[in-house]
Amino acid sequence: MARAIILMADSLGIGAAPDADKFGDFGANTLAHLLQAYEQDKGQPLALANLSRLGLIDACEAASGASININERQQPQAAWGYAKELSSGKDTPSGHWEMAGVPVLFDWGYFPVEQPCFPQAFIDELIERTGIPGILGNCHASGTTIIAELGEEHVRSGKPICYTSSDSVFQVAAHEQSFGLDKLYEVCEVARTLLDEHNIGRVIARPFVGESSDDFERTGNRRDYSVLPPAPTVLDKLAQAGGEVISIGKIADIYAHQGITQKHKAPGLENLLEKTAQVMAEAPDNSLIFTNLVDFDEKYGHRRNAIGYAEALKTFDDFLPRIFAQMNDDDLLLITADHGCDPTAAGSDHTREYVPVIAYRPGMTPVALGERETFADMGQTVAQWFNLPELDYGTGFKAALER
Ligand SMILES: O=P(O)(O)O[C@H]1O[C@H](CO)[C@@H](O)[C@H]1O
Ligand SMILES: [Mn+2]
Ligand SMILES: [Mn+2]
Repeated sequence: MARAIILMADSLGIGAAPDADKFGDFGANTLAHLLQAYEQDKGQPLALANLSRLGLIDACEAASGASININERQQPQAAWGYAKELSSGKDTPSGHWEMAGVPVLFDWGYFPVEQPCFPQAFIDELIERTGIPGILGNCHASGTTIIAELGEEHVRSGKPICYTSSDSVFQVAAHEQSFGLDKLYEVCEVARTLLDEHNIGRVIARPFVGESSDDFERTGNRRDYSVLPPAPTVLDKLAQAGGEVISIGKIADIYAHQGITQKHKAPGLENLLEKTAQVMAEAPDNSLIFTNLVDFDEKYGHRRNAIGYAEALKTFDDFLPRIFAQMNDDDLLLITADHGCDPTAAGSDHTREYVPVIAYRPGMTPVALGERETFADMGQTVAQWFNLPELDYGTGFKAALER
């Protein structure tokens, strides 16, 4: 009997996808560029012994043609490759759902890059149904910047800060105490129902605390309201077959709570990894343990903080032996990403990139998986791992993982 562990390194792209120029992301490479920035800043390359042993650096070089300099580089001892995205967007739900066997082939609704960016009729209805005195923002923005700019006015006026990005998203930032967390969630729930007809993928509650624009800080009470995946994912299939699907971090929210049998939350990268190791110590056979490591994206990618991203990657690398130590003989570890978010690119949005396809089981023979046509190859492999019926998308590579 078997288990699978997926570590979704949110935004860890490894090179511009063939269609990156359509997204304005020509030349993007989250991993290569953050490593270059680190080396320039510190005068020596980052050491990534465990991730290189898993083939991450070889995968990035193969995907992008870049030549990467790290310390403590090891020969790959896992299966490593890189995958293109079939889905039309470069957003979090598309990446996660495609990885789980359900690419998003339709176009999401997006808000235009103009101010105001939200349809007036939608805002009028939101105000009427929730009793809020109006909204602030109404534009494309980076979440931390707009809180610094409008947070004090929000606290004075009681008007929530509403903004979007190049993702299909309606985000609402409000102060946890002055506005109240429950009221924020209520506003988001109403917005969710109103935005279905606009085909918006996610509404996100962005609570923050603090006294003034100098110290406003977002809290871990973020909540994502996603539309349902367009078809059952491998999570649903495993849960229906009686397996455990254990969400750690944002996973349950991203899959709109579909196909999840247990949920754990933990604040920050180290706690999420710690929780993953703890759950691995106890999870029964036929469990999928699925962790989203959001800090890479939220704290460093979108904030264009390449050095912070590199240091977080080092934290991840240092933790990996704890994950290996909890693996049973028939466990499969997958490490991948949902899109890129190159911290050296202009703006603050995601970047259209190849994602790493890393698969490891104890005692395996190292193997190059090459270029994969879709993230769904991983979902298909998970289906094979648990002897589930074949998914509609993806080419499984379980056969390549024999010992
Ligand atoms: O700038 P913040 O608020 O972190 O927002 C980012 O987070 C959203 C969801 O991942 C993305 O759409 C992007 O806009
Ligand atoms: Mn993401
Ligand atoms: Mn993001």
